[in-house]
Amino acid sequence: MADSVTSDDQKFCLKEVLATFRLCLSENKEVYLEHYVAGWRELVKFLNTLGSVFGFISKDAVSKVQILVNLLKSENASQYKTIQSMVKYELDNQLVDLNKAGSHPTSGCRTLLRLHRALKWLELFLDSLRTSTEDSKTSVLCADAYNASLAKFHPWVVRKAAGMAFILLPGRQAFFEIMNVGTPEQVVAMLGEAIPLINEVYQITEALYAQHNILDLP
Ligand SMILES: CCCCCCCC/C=C\CCCCCCCC(=O)N[C@@H](COP(=O)(O)O)[C@H](O)/C=C/CCCCCCCCCCCCC
Repeated sequence: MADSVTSDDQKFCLKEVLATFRLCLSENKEVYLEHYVAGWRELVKFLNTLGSVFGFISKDAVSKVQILVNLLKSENASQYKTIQSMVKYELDNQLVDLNKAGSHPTSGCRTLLRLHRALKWLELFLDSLRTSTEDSKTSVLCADAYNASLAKFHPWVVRKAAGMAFILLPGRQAFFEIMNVGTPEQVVAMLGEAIPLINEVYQITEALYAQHNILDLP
């Protein structure tokens, strides 16, 4: 794994996203943090192709990914092998602010929760792209997915800024080209493979956080 989130500048490829989410799940359905983070690093590459209007989103995603990368490289790295081991380790050792922001603003649990919420947006957005038609507007698909997921966790000012950025998204055809997979049919087929994997990772994480009552970490 590269040291910095922004250090590798290869072209985005949807196939890589598929590969990383495929690697995320262990045989007993634990989620490997290293591959989860790798999936987000790949997605950030896509975001970075969209220009400076999306810079505030990319910056936030990069900083959260970097927090997790640092934990994966820390002296306690072995505790961060899976999301399950991370949750157990941080909760057992009181390393998470549970009710109000305090001395652990960069805990793995809190940081991953923000990306986890964004993963639902991604799943909804990719699914709407998969079933979209040539005249579908990516800005509308993206806004609908955002409003049905992440928006409820964001204050008005963030929702407003996100809504304005969505208007500047490239069209569907440009989107499919950036995915770097091939024909639209091939993109749709690959999305059809990626979405169930993303959904499975999301559901496992959601159930884990619900079980520990940490779905609302400040
Ligand atoms: C397969 C190719 C097609 C899709 C590729 C999409 C690539 C997207 C890559 C990254 C998505 C952005 C992830 C954003 C994480 C946001 C986490 C978050 O909710 N952070 C907020 C709360 O954090 P704390 O303050 O509690 O630490 C933070 O306030 C947010 C700030 C930035 C605004 C986030 C807006 C998110 C909009 C959804 C993503 C839109 C991307 C559009 C590109 C297609």
